[in-house]
Amino acid sequence: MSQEMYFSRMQKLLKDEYNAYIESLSKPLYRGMRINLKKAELDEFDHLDNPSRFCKESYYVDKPLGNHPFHICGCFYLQEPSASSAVEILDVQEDDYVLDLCAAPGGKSTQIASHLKSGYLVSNEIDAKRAQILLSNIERMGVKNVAVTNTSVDKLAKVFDACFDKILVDAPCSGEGMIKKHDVALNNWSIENVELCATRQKEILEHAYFMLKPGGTLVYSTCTYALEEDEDVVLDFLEKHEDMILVDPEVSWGRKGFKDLNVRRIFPMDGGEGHFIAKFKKQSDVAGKLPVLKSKKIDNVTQKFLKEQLNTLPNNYYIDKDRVYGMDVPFVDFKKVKVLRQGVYLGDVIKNRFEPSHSFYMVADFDYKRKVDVTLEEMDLFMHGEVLQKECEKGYVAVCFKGHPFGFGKSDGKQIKNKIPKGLRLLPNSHVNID
Ligand SMILES: C[S@@+](CC[C@H](N)C(=O)[O-])C[C@H]1O[C@@H](n2cnc3c(N)ncnc32)[C@H](O)[C@@H]1O
Repeated sequence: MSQEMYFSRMQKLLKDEYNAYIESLSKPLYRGMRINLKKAELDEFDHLDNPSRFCKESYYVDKPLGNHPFHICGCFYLQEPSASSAVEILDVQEDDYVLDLCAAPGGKSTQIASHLKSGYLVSNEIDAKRAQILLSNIERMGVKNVAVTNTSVDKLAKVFDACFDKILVDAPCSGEGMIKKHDVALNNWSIENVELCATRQKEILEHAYFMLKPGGTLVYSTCTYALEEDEDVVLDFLEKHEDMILVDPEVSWGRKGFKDLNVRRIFPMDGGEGHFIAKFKKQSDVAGKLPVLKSKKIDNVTQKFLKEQLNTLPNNYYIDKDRVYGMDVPFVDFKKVKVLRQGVYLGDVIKNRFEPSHSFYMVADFDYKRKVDVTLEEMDLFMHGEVLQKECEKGYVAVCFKGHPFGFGKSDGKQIKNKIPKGLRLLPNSHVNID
């Protein structure tokens, strides 16, 4: 009954194009990858010949690439091409302070981070399990100036009053664009759920509004086609806030929205599984102030280690018991908000020595002094936890494939002891695969 209702709504929405939509459901899924420009250059991927129209570093791919060495190194993220459209429209500048409110598993957050230099990202996810996945993707992609939080949007809004330049609300939705990928999306479809999602989306947007700076940009996106969750949410938001204006997304792909709104829609007929994107600007003039913490002083042991390992050290530190975190911008005071990680977890001071973490060796813009390059076969061995028989300078060393670190080890000069965390190693029957 619900399924019938879904299809009859789509027919009403798409009219002449309904048959094309139905045909698209039996075609293969659009798969994609987005290159992490912080870690890799476009020309390192010369075998990619099918660029997506939604963002210049996004490509269509036709096979699973999770065990590709560059994926393990964090040089690309597997992302359905149309999912890269929202951040393209957000138009992140390198010094922006950005809040991604519904961030797991991290496709859009890692895309935002790839545009930042002196800026900062708060990447939030309400669901605890999903927040851990988000954190591991943030670390693999090597994001430095970031906080990963695990809380509800109302709790964030209690701390941050009008202080973000850009906010992304990639809202939880009824997922009509996921119907082809997951049967469950169609089986679970109901009008009640569409309405429930719309109510939740409006609530999230209210909190986002509060946290946005004057002059700031808010992008609202979903992967559903329902008017109730897309255009209607936009109209409701504009009605509630006279100081918010809808701005031109300034892109040529996809299509305009319904109800004469200058938003962007992508249907499968437009080259992606489906997205809806609206861009707003805030015109009021009362700015808030981001609460920041004073940088902590690191001890001599940490200082010595960091100087031995890096050409440029982070500017700011935060210390929690023996654990040391670093980043270039000041640490933010999250008060009672649950923070999974802020800055890079550099390592721990243990009995007067510094024990680095895996994430220390994954940072996109750390310039490591001690690196060793390994072959594909050696990478496979190392990813299975093996010791590498390889000569290199004694001490901790970043282990790299084609110059890109994917972990670290401790060398005695002749062999490199494996320091890849057990949870990140490959299972015995899974292998690094370049094809
Ligand atoms: C569409 S997904 C986000 C995808 C993500 N932006 C990406 O690009 O990888 C929506 C997320 O919102 C989260 N969510 C669910 N309910 C929420 C709520 N009430 N407030 C905020 N986020 C919520 C979900 O757990 C989910 O991870």
